[in-house]
Amino acid sequence: MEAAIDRHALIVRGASCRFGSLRVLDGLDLPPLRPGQVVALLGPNGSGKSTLLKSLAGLVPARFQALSFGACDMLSQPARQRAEVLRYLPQSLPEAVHLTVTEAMLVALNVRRRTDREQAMQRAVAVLDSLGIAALAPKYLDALSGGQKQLVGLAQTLADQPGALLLDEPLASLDLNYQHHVMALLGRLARERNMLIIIVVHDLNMALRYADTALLLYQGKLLAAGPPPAVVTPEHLAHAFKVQAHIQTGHAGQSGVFVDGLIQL
Ligand SMILES: Nc1ncnc2c1ncn2[C@@H]1O[C@H](COP(=O)(O)OP(=O)(O)OP(=O)(O)O)[C@@H](O)[C@H]1O
Repeated sequence: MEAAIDRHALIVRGASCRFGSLRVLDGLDLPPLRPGQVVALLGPNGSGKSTLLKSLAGLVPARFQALSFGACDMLSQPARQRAEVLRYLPQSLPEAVHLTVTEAMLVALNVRRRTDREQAMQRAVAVLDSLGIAALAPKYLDALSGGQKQLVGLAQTLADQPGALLLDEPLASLDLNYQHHVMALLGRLARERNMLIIIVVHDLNMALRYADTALLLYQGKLLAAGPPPAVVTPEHLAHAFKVQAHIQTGHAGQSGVFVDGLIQL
């Protein structure tokens, strides 16, 4: 009997990617990832997180046994279409050009006709507002701080309706308030738009608090996957990050990772 196929999820099987003699992803299988959730992609430096996201979007030469999203076989899609459905936001944003934030949003929304402009403006304002950066609209990109640029990059990615968002460390330059704001917003967007959001985060506490599912990569393979508390465990942290750690749950029910010591390499 044929195994049941999950027609709504992102299916990734046998992902492999190498750069020269370096095998970065080695036949990686992921569990089916359903839309409507935030998936935290975790792992030590160099474990292949960015390469996995870029591979999904077709931005690096990678091979898959299967890559589909819902009923759509992504491997048979033209590159541009695949990158639009599986939308990657890079870790380092391109150098800011001399455009205002509003202009940059209209570029992202691909506004070509004057008649589309009004609607696009409303959408741009709504997205900037949801990220709490409406005041940046008239400012020039090349005059923004690193964190502000990161938020504008995120706003551009959120402006239209990709099937899945692949966000590479979008919290890296953000202050504490914005880190929590963005994670809460991503959770809401995932549910409201029934979108799959995969996000690389180094802060395991963010994953514990906001993600629905966690994936832990180690040396190009999947070490653990599931609900964050089942993935962020002392055993997995020792194996992947070489730290002795314990997980503590506070009065409000929030769990946090406490590192007690380093394991000698
Ligand atoms: N274009 C490239 N050419 C050669 N090697 C690469 C390239 N991109 C990535 N690598 C190598 O692949 C490995 C995985 O890199 P990747 O950026 O996917 O890791 P990561 O888990 O995202 O790391 P980090 O947490 O440090 O951002 C690293 O050893 C890196 O040096």
